Amino acid sequence: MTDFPVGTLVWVEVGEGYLLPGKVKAKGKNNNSIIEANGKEHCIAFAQLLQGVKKRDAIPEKGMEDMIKLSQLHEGSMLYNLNLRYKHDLIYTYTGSILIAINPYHLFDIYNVETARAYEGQLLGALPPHIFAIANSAYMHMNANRQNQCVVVSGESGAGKTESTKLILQYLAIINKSTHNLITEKILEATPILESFGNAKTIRNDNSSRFGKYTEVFFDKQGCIEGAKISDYLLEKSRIVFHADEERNYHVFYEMISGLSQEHLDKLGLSAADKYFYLNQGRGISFESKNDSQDFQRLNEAIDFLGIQDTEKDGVFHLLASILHLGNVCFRAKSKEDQFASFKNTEALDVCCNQLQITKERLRVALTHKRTVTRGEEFHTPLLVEQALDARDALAKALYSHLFNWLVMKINSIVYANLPKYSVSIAVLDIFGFEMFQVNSLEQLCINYANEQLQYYFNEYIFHLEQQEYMKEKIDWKTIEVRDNQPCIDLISKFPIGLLHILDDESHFPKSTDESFLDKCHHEHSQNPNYIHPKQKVLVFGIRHYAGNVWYNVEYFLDKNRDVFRNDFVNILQDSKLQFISTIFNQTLTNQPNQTLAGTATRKRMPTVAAKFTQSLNSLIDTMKKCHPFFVRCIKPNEDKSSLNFIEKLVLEQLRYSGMLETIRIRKSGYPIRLDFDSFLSRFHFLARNKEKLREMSPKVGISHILKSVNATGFQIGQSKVFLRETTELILEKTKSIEIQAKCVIIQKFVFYSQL
Ligand SMILES: Nc1ncnc2c1ncn2[C@@H]1O[C@H](COP(=O)(O)OP(=O)(O)OP(=O)(O)O)[C@@H](O)[C@H]1O
Repeated sequence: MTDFPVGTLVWVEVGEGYLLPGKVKAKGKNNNSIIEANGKEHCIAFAQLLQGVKKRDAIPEKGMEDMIKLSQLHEGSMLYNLNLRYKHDLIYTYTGSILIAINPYHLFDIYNVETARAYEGQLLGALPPHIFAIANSAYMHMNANRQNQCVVVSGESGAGKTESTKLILQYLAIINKSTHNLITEKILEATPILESFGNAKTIRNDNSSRFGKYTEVFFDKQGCIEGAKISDYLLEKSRIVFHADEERNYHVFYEMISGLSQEHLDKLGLSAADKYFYLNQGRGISFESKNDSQDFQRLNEAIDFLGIQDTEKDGVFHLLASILHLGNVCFRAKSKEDQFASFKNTEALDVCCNQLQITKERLRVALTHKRTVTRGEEFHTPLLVEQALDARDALAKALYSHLFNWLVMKINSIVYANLPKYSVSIAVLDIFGFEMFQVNSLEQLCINYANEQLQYYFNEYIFHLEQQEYMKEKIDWKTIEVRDNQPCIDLISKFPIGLLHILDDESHFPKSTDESFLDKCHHEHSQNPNYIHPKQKVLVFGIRHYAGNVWYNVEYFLDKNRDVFRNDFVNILQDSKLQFISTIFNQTLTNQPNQTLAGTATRKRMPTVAAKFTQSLNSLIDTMKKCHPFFVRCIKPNEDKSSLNFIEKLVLEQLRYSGMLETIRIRKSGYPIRLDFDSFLSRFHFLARNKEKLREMSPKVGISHILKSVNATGFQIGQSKVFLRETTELILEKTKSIEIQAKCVIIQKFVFYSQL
């Protein structure tokens, strides 16, 4: 990368044909220069790409709808185009069939039923870029090929993944072929329920999904929705007991307290939200953009609409209330001499036990003692105050995560019952984006590993498989290189010494510690180019991810990975007199697979967090590999959630790490549409200028004749397939529909005159 000294005068290209004089102001990150031009700061990319650039035709006033049409392709023109469109309230832009969606933080009236209907049946690119166009393409593709489709929605926290997912589901609900479909409404009503229980306010997003979600919507042969299935991934459990400043716990707690009647609150022993330790750590109980009381009514309606029984609903509120009371249970040392934990007060504990309908004495003992069984004999070892607090928090986390699992299972039992085998589906993946905090832990390692896998899936589909096919079909092609992230995936997960395998093994040795885990990682991977060994002796290791370098702090890695829910707690909850509580603790326990990371089932080994996550991620990727994918790249334009504010540097970072430039390059010069000779001929034969001669031509010559007849340019003919650019397919389809219309008019004329 060219490095300009501070003070150098440079030309800065901010878009095609737009050259501005600028001055290098300072050094930025990664040896980049910050250049000031026209009162704005730009990154080095603009300037370095400038050398030798001549003034060209300006791009249209509102930018290019599809970036592959940019005549000059580089980061500057890409960013300029997106910014230009964004300024004109155009938040969507294509890169071929990939949709870039820039969060407007402002609700435009572009998601109504009329707009949905306008996109129905249209080929991608026929109308301006829109999330509905992607949903429509998936629907058309599914119906035409009877093949499962999936839409991968990716982006950072707050980039707009959940909103895009909801819009896709809404679109499918509007255009699916059934006129009144109760199940469709139930699928849509599941969203506010999952948002209440799985979303929370974070610094980056007021409505951040704290779990990953894969929603499959199933369709029958007529294209009517007949059910759905939701799979959830890695709910953030730590939020139940801790949230940072200006953040909150899960919405449902605040909504319940705001929305329940006083009588009901009394029954649950609840008062104002700021009285509960688990709710008041973030200094902000309520905030402007959310009306908890209104959202509670919405949640209630959704629960009733789905047909969740009153006893179950009641059980849910008791469980939620029990968590809040549990959080207020405090401990102190018995005396100066005796540091073991005793209860500071017992009111909160009493109310908690009442809510759960469990025996107080048993919970008292369990919270302050560790139970061990040796040769059939039971021992209770007293806990220190810190350990008792940990036991309390572990119980709270287990209560909530069991409730969340039950909720997802319940929703699935309503919307995914008795589906016939021949259904095809459109799935939407809305999963946490790449995370890089000041302190990163096991959760971030799992999340970033998932993102590595998804990036690999994207690269595989967009680059590798496509280019392999070009080679096989021997078309004229110069390979486009893309950074291969397989080595990073191997570092994290390859058997037997991937980091997660080392963690899994260590988690099963009682004597292992976080330090011994880290030592093994250093020992095995110090020479790995993707692994960063810290210079000082600290409890961290680093990974060079495709999206940047991340340092992971291994403190508590083993505990977090073991995630042991003590048997004595389980037994107490299974014995609850409240049937809802006893049922969910019996149910979820029997549902746990005994799985290790190596994939072997064992009786003794309890599944660890890493093992369960890796297993569900692998099965997700396997499912997705069988689908035809669409990609939506959500971009966060600024950090302060302000409407229509486009910070170039922030956008550029996201475009860079998601490989958008390479993507545009391959979409621009590549041929994403592939049809075998027969399919092409049967679809477009009547576009041939000379239809009589077409029959005598070989398939290859015939196809070439048809393409020349419509003056198409972006195509290549391989050994057995025709390769088309998306624009070429559009030209063919448009010409076809004009021809059909013209033929219809002739037929109508003929019928009309023959009746005279
Ligand atoms: N298309 C859109 N139109 C208007 N506002 C939007 C749109 N997409 C997102 N937003 C706004 O941005 C906020 C954050 O979006 P969203 O919750 O979808 O982000 P996310 O990528 O799912 O984040 P997280 O990973 O934290 O869940 C929304 O609450 C909404 O205010």
